[in-house]
Amino acid sequence: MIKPNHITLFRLFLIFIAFVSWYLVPPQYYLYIGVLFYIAFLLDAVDGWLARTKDLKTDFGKYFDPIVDYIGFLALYVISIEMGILPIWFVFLALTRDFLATFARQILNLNNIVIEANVIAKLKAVYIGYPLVGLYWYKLYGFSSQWLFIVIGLHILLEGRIFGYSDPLENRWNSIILCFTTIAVITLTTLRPASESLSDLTVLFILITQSLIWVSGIQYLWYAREYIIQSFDSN
Ligand SMILES: O=P(O)(O)OC[C@H](O)CO
Repeated sequence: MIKPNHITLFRLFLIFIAFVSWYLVPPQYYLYIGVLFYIAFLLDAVDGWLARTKDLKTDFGKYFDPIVDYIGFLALYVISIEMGILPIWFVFLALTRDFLATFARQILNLNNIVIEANVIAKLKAVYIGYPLVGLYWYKLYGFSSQWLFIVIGLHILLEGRIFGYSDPLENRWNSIILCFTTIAVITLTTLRPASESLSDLTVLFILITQSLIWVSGIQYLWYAREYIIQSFDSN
């Protein structure tokens, strides 16, 4: 029987294959490296869905799943920096938040509390993974930014309906972010020709993801605040 942790482990394997391949294979195969990352992110929805619907949630999974996400994002951040898609400060901020979220988890764990990813953190994972693969393809192949956005936006909407976002709060936030992004992308792509809008799309990506990154990160720290203060002052 396939368990969520097996899928998470397989995602880690895919991420390593994709990352190492980027340095080893000729550029004509770069499209498929994006596909591997896309599948690894898609399987993130599948393992969570399996854990929730088949009652297979484990404490191990609650720690393992975010760490594999962090490794997947880091792999794509490194590639994006090498390709001039993302500025390096984006990665500093994203990793700082991830270290702080891990710190909050550790402090809570010292107090025998294991927490799941919060709603905004789950959405953050979705809004980093797929759009970043989209920006990667856009940079490589100059796909129409409008089409990429429509495909990825529909994917996020459908994924939410099929695999998760069953939580009404999660659904609501997903709809709000998608509406905002739709308006922003339509405005950007009608005000400027698509070929010049890459940096605008990157700015949009950074704005949306950094907001989700920090709102969700601060939620973890806020949740753990009493334990952090107690531990800080204790001998
Ligand atoms: O932000 P975190 O550390 O809770 O991670 C969230 C996960 O990546 C969601 O799958």
